[in-house]
Amino acid sequence: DILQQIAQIGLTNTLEQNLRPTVPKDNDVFDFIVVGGGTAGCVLANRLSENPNWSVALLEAGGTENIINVIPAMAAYLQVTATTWNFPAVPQKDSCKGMFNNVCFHPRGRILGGTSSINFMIFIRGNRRDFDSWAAAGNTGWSYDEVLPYFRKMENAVLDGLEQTQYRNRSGPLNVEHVKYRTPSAHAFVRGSEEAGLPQTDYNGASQIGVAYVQASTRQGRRHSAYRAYIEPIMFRRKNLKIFTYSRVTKVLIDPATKAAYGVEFLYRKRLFQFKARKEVILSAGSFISPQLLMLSGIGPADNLNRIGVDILQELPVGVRMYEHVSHFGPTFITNTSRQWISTNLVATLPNGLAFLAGRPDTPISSLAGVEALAFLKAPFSPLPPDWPDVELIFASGSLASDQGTALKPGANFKNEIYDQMYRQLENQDHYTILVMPYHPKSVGRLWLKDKNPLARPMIDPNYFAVAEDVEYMLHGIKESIRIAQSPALQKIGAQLLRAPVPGCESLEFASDDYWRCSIRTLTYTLHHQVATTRMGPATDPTAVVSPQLKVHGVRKLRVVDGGIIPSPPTAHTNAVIFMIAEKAADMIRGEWEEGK
Ligand SMILES: Cc1cc2nc3c(=O)[nH]c(=O)nc-3n(C[C@H](O)[C@H](O)[C@H](O)COP(=O)(O)OP(=O)(O)OC[C@H]3O[C@@H](n4cnc5c(N)ncnc54)[C@H](O)[C@@H]3O)c2cc1C
Repeated sequence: DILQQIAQIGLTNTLEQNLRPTVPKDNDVFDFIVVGGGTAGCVLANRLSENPNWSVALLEAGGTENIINVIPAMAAYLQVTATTWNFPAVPQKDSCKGMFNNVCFHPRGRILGGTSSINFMIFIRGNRRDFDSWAAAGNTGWSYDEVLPYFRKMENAVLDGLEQTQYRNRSGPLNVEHVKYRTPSAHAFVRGSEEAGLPQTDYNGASQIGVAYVQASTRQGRRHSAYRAYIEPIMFRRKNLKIFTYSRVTKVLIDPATKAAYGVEFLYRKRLFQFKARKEVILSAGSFISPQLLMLSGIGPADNLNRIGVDILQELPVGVRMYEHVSHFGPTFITNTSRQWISTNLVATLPNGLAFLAGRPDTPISSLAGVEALAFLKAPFSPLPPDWPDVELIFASGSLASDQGTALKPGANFKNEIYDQMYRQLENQDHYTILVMPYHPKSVGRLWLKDKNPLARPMIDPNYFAVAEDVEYMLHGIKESIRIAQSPALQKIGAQLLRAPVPGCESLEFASDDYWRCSIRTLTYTLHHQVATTRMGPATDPTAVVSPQLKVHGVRKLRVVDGGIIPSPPTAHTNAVIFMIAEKAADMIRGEWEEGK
């Protein structure tokens, strides 16, 4: 049994589970029950248990991190381990054509730290206008000026002087730093973007438009997840915080007469337990499983609940809307540098390993799996104001060939012919890839349940490019990355577009607009920022599931605090935004209960 456990959950977790497990007691009572120890759940567990008079239970379906989680260069491998949930989406008609069965994979962290323990650690907050538009839609309290204090509260920014502004902070739990190791092509990309007209910027400061070296949620070159930042420092210090790993919540218990949540049901070591909550149940199981738990508990759209045979307690549009930042994996450019890109063969050397273990933050092992710089662009045809970027370019010093097809390729479900015909030839060739990510897609996906088995995966239809305009923003980003590649700085390293036609697009003139449109629908690469499945909005908003206080409409003592509440895709990757949401939620909850409302 122990050998089997080691194989499945690793040595740290096996020891933890056998030597000092926190075994649940059936019908135990807590003030707050937080479901899901991910980005948001870790923040909430920490902040709520700061009040010594409150008892807090944090229930997490996975275990704790081990060494692989802290190594930034290994990020791509974390999508294919037991610490990850894999949610296959339904086959797509007009996208994901480069994936087996047209299915794009949707991984999530299944571990204390959640997706912050497996993500790419890119730290980006979003644009002032994102939050001002949330507030303008009736979400009182969520304007930029009102959320900025929480962005500041969460971070300890160590950014070569950039942090000395009113936007940044040096005393929060989560470390934010520049990556100390940079390839020559990353320097050339930043210089080349400047030559192409983009100013250097702190994209988490006053203005986003421009180019910048990536800011990372790492500390001294190691991943700094929500677990490391918010839980590890207090884990065994606060008697009022109990953390239950390998505990999978299956349902929220709600009194049908009062519509008040009073606990949860969960599985631990194949046995069903119940915990009761005196004050609140808070769902932080992420934008796929929080909606699933709501629906299993009778809160959701009538058509779906009727179909799966769950009694309706509160009809709400759970899962009816889902937005995502999907990107195009490319274009890829070959350079004339030699052995200076992020490839596992070059990174995983004994000297690098020893230096990393000795605490050095400046080896390629601390690279965010090749992500080194970001550029923020305006599309000329965009109706949005000039200071609100439309497209992000993500500079990565590598491609699917970085790990010889062993991690990114299976992680995203790419077909063999994509790898064989485009990337295999690059295994010993320096190159870089620009991932192009439009910020404000109009296509709307959906999440639903096909049955009421709590252990089944929810169904996900991302519905990418249902609105064809989304493709045009991507096309603009692709053309801009080709223009930037013509800059003197990138020409100095011989940047040249990889001329390997995308399988399925060979009949189109290479690099014509239609060729790229075909490529966009083939190399469809999700960046895993699914939002709005439990959308925030006032009671008058028919698309809203939770209120601006993140309380489930029509239900008492139940909140959702995670990425699912984000009403529309931010001008950011989602992790930092979710840290902020949880910090603000903790303050709202404390404000309400400490004032005895
Ligand atoms: C591969 C990948 C790369 C990414 N890269 C970046 C990046 O570089 N920068 C960035 O900003 N964002 C990135 N993101 C997105 C970002 O990390 C997530 O949006 C964010 O971490 C989600 O936070 P959350 O709190 O909503 O959910 P999660 O962090 O996913 O937390 C949910 C938690 O709930 C647990 N859980 C689920 N169901 C149950 C249940 N029934 N019972 C108990 N526990 C349960 C899960 O195991 C998990 O720990 C990436 C995402 C992925 C998948």
